[in-house]
Amino acid sequence: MSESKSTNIVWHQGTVERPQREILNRHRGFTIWFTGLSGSGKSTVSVALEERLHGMGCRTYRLDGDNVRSGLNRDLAFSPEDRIENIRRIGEVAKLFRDAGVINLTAFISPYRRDREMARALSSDNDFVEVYVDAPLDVCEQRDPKGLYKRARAGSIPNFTGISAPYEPPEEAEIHIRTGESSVDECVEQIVAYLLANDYIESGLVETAGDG
Ligand SMILES: Nc1ncnc2c1ncn2[C@@H]1O[C@H](COP(=O)(O)OS(=O)(=O)O)[C@@H](OP(=O)(O)O)[C@H]1O
Ligand SMILES: Nc1ncnc2c1ncn2[C@@H]1O[C@H](COP(=O)(O)OP(=O)(O)O)[C@@H](O)[C@H]1O
Repeated sequence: MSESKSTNIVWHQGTVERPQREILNRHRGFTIWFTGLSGSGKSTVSVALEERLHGMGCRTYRLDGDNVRSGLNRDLAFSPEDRIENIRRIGEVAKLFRDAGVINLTAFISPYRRDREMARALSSDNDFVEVYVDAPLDVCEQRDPKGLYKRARAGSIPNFTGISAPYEPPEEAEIHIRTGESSVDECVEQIVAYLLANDYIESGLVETAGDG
């Protein structure tokens, strides 16, 4: 599935490349990869984090499972093979956004460790930050923001993650947020603190924007 069918292709180099874009953007391009059960809070936290980063003067773009599956990945369902292909494509799209010098936030269940590692392997050492959005299944099920758990329990949604399909939690995610214990704001601040402490972003972009 992930094997290339294209042959005789030659990479065409541009004159404006990632370093030039990053200078213009005044920050690096990198990926913040959220993973977690349905209802764990991937979309909620990624939206709030994007707003926070945007307010700090960062160029951002959010890729969300439900949204991408209504367009680019509309041909994919939830079999293991389709989930693998889903994450493979998102890994490649995230790579394009890094090349564009943009901070991209991906919010996919991405249940398989191997697929997340594959997405990470497309990045250089430090431009992939995995965030484990951790909430116990019973908390997610109680939240059930879209009523999907109820339908999955009733048997009308097959292969539902956590119920009838597996989720493999990260073993070494850069960031571990517990949305059953911390508020959305606290989760966002935990991530921002990590990004600042590890030089992914710097404070003061907004204050200095337009200088020089
Ligand atoms: N069978 C099954 N299992 C899990 N989720 C399901 C399923 N069917 C539909 N949905 C809805 O699809 C969203 C998950 O899509 P993803 O692309 O993130 O899934 S995956 O990474 O390929 O596993 C998921 O969104 P989130 O609740 O935001 O995680 C659901 O809204
Ligand atoms: N600390 C928290 N972080 C994220 N979501 C939370 C938190 N506390 C409660 N919630 C609620 O949990 C639900 C998470 O849903 P959603 O963000 O769609 O999850 P996912 O994208 O992982 O499926 C929302 O209704 C949100 O308001």
